[in-house]
Amino acid sequence: MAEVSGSRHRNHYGLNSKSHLEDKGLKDEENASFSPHKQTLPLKMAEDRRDKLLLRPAVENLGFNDSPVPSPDEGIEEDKVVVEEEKAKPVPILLANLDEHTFQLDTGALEKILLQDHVKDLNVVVVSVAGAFRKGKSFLLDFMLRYMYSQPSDSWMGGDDDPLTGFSWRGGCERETTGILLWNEVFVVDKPDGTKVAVLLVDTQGAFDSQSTIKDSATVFALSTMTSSVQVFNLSQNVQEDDLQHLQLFTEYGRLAMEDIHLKPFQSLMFLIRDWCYPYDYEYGLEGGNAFLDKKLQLREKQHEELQNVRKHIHSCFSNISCFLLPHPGLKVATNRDFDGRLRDIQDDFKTKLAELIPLLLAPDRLVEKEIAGKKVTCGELVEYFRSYIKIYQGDELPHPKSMLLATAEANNLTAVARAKDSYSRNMEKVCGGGRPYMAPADLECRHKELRDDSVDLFRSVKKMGGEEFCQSYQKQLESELDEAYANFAKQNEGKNIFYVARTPAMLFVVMFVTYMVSGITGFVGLSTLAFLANLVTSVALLLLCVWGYAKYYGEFVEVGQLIDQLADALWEEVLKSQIEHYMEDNVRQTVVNSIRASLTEKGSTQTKLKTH
Ligand SMILES: Nc1nc2c(ncn2[C@@H]2O[C@H](COP(=O)(O)OP(=O)(O)OP(=O)(O)O)[C@@H](O)[C@H]2O)c(=O)[nH]1
Ligand SMILES: [Mg+2]
Repeated sequence: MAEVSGSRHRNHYGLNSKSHLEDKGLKDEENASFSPHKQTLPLKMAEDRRDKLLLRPAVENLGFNDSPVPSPDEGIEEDKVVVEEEKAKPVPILLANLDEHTFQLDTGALEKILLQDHVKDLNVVVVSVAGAFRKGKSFLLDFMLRYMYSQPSDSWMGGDDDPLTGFSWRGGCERETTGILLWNEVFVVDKPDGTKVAVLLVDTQGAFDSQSTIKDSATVFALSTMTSSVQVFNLSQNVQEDDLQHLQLFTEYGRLAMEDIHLKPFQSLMFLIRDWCYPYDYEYGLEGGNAFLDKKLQLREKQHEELQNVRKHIHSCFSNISCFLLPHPGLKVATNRDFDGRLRDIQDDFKTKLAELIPLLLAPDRLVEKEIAGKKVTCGELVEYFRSYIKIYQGDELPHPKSMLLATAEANNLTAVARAKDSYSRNMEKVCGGGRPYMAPADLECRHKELRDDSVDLFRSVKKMGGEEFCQSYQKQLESELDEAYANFAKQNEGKNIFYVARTPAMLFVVMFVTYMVSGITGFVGLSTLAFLANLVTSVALLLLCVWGYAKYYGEFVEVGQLIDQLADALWEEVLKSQIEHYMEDNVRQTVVNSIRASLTEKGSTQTKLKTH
C-alpha cells in the first residue's frame, strides 16, 4: 500500500482526546456542539440515522431529529449529560492490556448492546474487518455505517464535503484501534424473505504492529473470525504467501478454541485487497477478485506440500470465500495529513467500487446470518459465545502461537535434540542393552560419559536457527534427558546382577533362618511366647517368599512382588547393611591396628637385634 502517513487527524465520535477540530484550534465547546455524539438518537428514520454519521454545521446538528435549536440559556449542559448516554458510538468490548498482552471481555458493555429487548431474539449478522494495522479497516467500516444509516437510499455515501465519522480512524503510521469494538447501535434489517435480522459491525485491532505479539494478533483475529458471520480480511496491494500463512495460523488458533470442530468452522471470508494496481490482469471488483483468488488458492499437483497445506487449510476453514479488488483511493487519502474522509478528496474509481462493495456485504438480500454448529445464533446468544471463547484464550490450555522464526528455531532445536538423544540411546543399547550381560557400574558410567559427550557434539554440529543462547537452553535439555536415560540404563544393568536379583529371597531366607533359630532357642529355655512370635515371623517370611516367587515367575500381582522387594530392600538397608558395614568397619580397624602393631613390633625387634650386634 502506498505509505499512509502524515496526518495526526482523528475523526471519530470522541473516543480520542484530541480531535481534528482541536488540531485546527477550535475550542472545546465548538467541538462539542459539532460532534454527532451530542445528538439524541431515536433512529427511527433512515435520514435521521444518516445525519449521525455526517458532520454538519453545529447549529444544524443540534437541531437533529427536528428538535428546535436550543438557545444558550436553555441549559444545554444538562441535556448533554442525558444525551451522552444514548449516543451511537464504537464501544470496546474486548479490552487489550498492552503491557501484559492480555485481553479482557467487557461483558457489561457487550450485554448492553446485544441484550437490548428489540434485538436480543433476532438472528444476528456480524460483519467484522480484520487484518494488518494501518490499512484502512476503520475507514471502511465508517462507510458501512453510512450505508446502514441511509438504507435504502442510493446516495448513501453522503455529500462531497461530509467528513467521515464513526469508528475511530486516522492517518499516520502509529496504530489506532486496539482490542475489538462494536458499533453500539444494532441495525434491524428486514430481509427479502420477511424475516428481521440484527446487524452488528465490528472493528478490530490491526495485526503485526510493533506493540503486539503474534499471540495478541492471533487472539483478536481468531476471536473476531469465530464470532462473525462475514470476516473481511483486509490486505494491501496483493495476496502474499505470508498473508495466507498468517491466515492459516490465526484460523487454526480459532479452530483450536472451538469445542466441536466442524468440517468448516467459520462462515464467510472476503479477501479485500486495497490499492489494487493490476486491473489489466484482474479487473477491480468482485469478479476480478474471485478470478484472482481462485488462481491464488489453486491446488496444483506439482506444488510444494507446504503451499498445498496452506491452501487446503483455508478452504477447509470457511464455507464461503470471495475476494474484492479495490482501487487506490488517491494520494490525498493516503498521504494528506488534513484529509478528513470527505468524498471530494477520494478518487472516483475508488468510490465507484466502494459503492459496489458495501452492498455486497450489507444489502438485505446479501446478509449472512451467524451460524455455529449449523444452528443460527441470536444476538443474545452471541454474548455466551463471546464469553466462552475468551475464557479459552485467557486460560492455559491453548498453545502459544509464535513468530515464524521462533517456531522454526524451536523445531530445529527439538529435532537436533531428538537426533542426538537417539544416537546416544542406540550406542548405549549396544553397550548395556537388554541382550548384553551385567557390566561393572564404574565401566558403565565411563562409557556413558563418552557417549554423552559424543551426543552433545552431534547436537552442536547440526545447523540450527535461533542463535547461541537459544541453542544453549536446548543443549541443557538434552543433557538432562541423557542423564535421565543413563539412570534407566544403570537400573537395567543393575537388574542383571545376580546378587541384586537374589536379594529379596536371600533376605527372606536370612529372616527365616534367624527367626527359626530364635524360636528354637527361646523354646528350649522356656520363653514360649517369644518362641511363638519368632515362629510366626518365620511363617510370614516363608509365605512372602512363596508369593514373591509366584509374582516373579508368572508376572502376576506385580505390585505385591514390588512391595516385597521394597520390604526386603528396607530390611537390607536399615538392618543388615548397617550391621555388616559396622562389622566390616570394626574388622578393618582391627586389621589396621594389628598391622601397625605388627610393624612396630617388627621394627622394635630389628632395632634390638641391631643394637645387640
Ligand atoms: N492507501 C490507502 N489508504 C487508505 C485506504 N483506506 C483508508 N486509507 C487510509 O489509511 C489510513 C488508516 O486508516 P484506518 O482506518 O485508521 O486504518 P486501520 O486499519 O483501522 O488502522 P489501525 O486501527 O491502526 O489498525 C488513513 O489515513 C486512511 O485515509 C485505502 O484503500 N488505501
Ligand atoms: Mg482501526
